[in-house]
Amino acid sequence: MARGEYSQKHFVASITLVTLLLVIWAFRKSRHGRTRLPPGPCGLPLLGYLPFLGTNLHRSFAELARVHGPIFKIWLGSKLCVVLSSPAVIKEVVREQDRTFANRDPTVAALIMSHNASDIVFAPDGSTWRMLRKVLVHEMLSNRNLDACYMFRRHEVRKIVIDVYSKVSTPIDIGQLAFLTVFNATTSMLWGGTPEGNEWSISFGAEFRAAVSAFSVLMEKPNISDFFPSLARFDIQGIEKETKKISLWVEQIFDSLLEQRMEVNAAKRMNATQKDFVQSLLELRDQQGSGSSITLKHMKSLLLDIVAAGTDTVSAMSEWVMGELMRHPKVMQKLCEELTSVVGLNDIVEEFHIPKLKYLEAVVKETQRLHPAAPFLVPRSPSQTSTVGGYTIPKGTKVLVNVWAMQRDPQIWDRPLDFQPERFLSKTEKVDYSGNNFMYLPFGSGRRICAGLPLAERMLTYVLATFLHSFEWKLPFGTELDLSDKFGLVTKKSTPLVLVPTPRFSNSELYA
Ligand code: HEM
Repeated sequence: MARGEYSQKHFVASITLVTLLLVIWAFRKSRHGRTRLPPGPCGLPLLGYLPFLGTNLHRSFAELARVHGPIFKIWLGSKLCVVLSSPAVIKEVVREQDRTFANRDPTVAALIMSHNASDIVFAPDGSTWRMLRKVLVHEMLSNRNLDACYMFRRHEVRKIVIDVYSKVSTPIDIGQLAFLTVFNATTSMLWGGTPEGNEWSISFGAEFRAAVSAFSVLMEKPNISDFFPSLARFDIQGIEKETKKISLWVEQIFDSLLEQRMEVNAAKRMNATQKDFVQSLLELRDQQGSGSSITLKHMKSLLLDIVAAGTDTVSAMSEWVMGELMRHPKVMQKLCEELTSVVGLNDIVEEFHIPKLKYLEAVVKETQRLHPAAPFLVPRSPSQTSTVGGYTIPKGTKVLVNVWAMQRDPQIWDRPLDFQPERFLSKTEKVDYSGNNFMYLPFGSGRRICAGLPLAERMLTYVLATFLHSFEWKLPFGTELDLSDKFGLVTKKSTPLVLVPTPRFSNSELYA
């Protein structure tokens, strides 16, 4: 193509783009001109507040709330977002108008990975979401089922203890260790009952882990298509294309898993005492017969939800707890004393010990207050225009609940930046994860509250109790503790926590 012709085309394309953006802006202004939207910071025409955002959104939005109040609006491109950060306005959304605000606002990448929102996390409030949530909460994560698959979790956690024992006195990256433990325990519960042996499971697990990591990276990338939905068809950064590739990869992995398991079932080679989640799902589908509402596509979405929503969150929280314990040696000492008294130094931690570990429970709660894994929960979106705190929230707005800011608010919490697990041991005021106390919502609230809560609680405390009871952990000589964070779908430490373990048990058989 001649150079002049190229420049002309380039010029026409640029003019078209700018005109399109101006039309969107004018339309947006006229549409919202007469409604009483919440106050908020001024941005630039078209781009809104995007150029001023920075990277640590939970902190920037806490600052903006100090200026504009507990409910403020912010334009990110052509997307209207409303940020909530006080118990009163949050209660209006997640309790009083829970039904209206029960939809999500998935990004382009989330829509692709969730097969157009046919999973639990992103499906709109409706029959598919209800059916999937019921299967997960009442079938797969029922107390009975979680007890039944404890052996899968235990097996993986013990393997990690043995591995750490082989590395005593050397520095270990706690985030990686926790991720591997939680990932292996989770996938083992999902399909660990495979009779095809460990090797198949290991190579399958490694491939799946790579796919899930690639998926997390894409989910966290800011995407122009999300800020300017009218430009989504151009997929300017190629995120849509890339996500489709990963989605296909995950799909193929799951297809091979399910096909293999169906073959095993047809040949009746499955060991009934080792029923994993895949087996439970296939049996459920068979029981429902030809009119079954749960399809293979639903099963794949469910499996991906469990891994994607459950591994990064639990492992990031484990790392935060270990970090806070390093900063607070007295808390660490008290916790070790509790473990010694409840479990004993001649025994290993089992899940049945967990309900007795009250101080550990308080330490975990206090850590989730200061470092909630999902600082904005999972954004919600109203299915119709509504009013919150006296302001109009138009249908389709992205609603972010800044629990990070609320859980550190000095007007709500006494000495909020101090790490005081004791505040969760009060006999008079019990603060739990149920989402009924609107000043403390690390797992969300209302109908969209975390569907994996029972598993999250069990795994987090079991993994931490095991790490802390089996080893004494110290910072490597000469290093400093850094507890700064990095915003993301799951907010993690900005630098890895590296610690050196030494055995706590004198009986080496407890590490076998
Ligand atoms: C420490 C660990 C975890 C934390 C802090 C956490 C936190 C959350 C939060 C804040 C939400 C959004 C709630 C809302 O919008 O109100 C959520 C949703 C969800 N979580 Fe978790 N989660 C954890 C572990 C898990 C695990 C282990 C699973 C899997 C079994 C899981 C599955 C889900 C699902 C499926 C949803 C979507 C629920 C819905 O939209 O109906 N989570 N989680």
